[in-house]
Amino acid sequence: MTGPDAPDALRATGLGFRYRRRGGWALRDCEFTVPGGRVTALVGRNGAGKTTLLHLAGGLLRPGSGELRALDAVPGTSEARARVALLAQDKPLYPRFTVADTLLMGEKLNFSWDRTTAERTVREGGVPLHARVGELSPGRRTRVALALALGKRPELLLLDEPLADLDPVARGDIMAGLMAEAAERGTSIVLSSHVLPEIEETCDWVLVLRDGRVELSEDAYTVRESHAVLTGHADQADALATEHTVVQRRTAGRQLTALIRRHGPLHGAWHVERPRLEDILIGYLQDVEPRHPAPAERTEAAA
Ligand SMILES: Nc1ncnc2c1ncn2[C@@H]1O[C@H](COP(=O)(O)OP(=O)(O)OP(=O)(O)O)[C@@H](O)[C@H]1O
Repeated sequence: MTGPDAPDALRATGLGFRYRRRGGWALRDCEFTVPGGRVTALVGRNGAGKTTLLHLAGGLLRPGSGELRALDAVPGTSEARARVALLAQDKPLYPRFTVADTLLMGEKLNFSWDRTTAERTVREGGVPLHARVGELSPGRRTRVALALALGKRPELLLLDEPLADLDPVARGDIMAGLMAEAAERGTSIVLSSHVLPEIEETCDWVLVLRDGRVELSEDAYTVRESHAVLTGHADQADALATEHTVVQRRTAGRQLTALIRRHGPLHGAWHVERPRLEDILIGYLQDVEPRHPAPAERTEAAA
């Protein structure tokens, strides 16, 4: 379902999770909403918490604190399981099953199984139906796992770095297929990926995690429009930081280059360029001293 009545794909309030009772927090105080019908890029450095979040959304883990809803349902309940599909990074499949057996299992386990879509997904990758899953290359196993996820006809598809072991042609084909799925059926897709150029072309929402906290959850167009790269004399740095959020900055001699989030008109003598989404995301992922003010505080203050 799309449109104003569509449920949010994901909604988190005060969400936290740690793997061991006394261990560190893999996710902490996460507050965000991903609207329904979006293709969302889930971005963060290694260990930022992407897999943990997807496992919580897919019902494989339960929150340690706060709440997470997937399509308004509690992940892991039968209601959520019927509507949400997770393609996990380790793609658990039965190695002794043939591809055909695997798809048949999908059909038996899912009420609204779409055999045509499932078979097309494997056929387009040249995966033989009679081959044993354990003998397939990792990329072809990914195809089979994706076929299982798509055959379920999910309203929300969670993909944990799904394309990492696919060749470039297969990556392009699969991304195009996912985009078509999202456009035709309004399927919400949340896709964790380190391949930022791909995200630029395909995703219309970005969710950025950093050390288990949410840095950004926003429409990709708004993110692009609200950021700028400035180059100018470094003595303007302090004034700049009082008016805008400085996401990242670099000084070479007396010249300052800064990626900022704008909060109004720009004052000062700056050369202004519009960054690519990829560059903005890298800016948020890189290690910096705390931003003043932090993006979330700034957004709240502006509201
Ligand atoms: N099974 C586990 N037991 C204990 N700690 C874990 C476990 N899985 C993940 N963690 C920790 O939780 C934090 C978040 O890990 P997570 O795998 O969610 O990050 P990620 O963003 O998916 O990383 P990557 O990009 O490397 O896949 C990390 O500090 C990680 O070490």
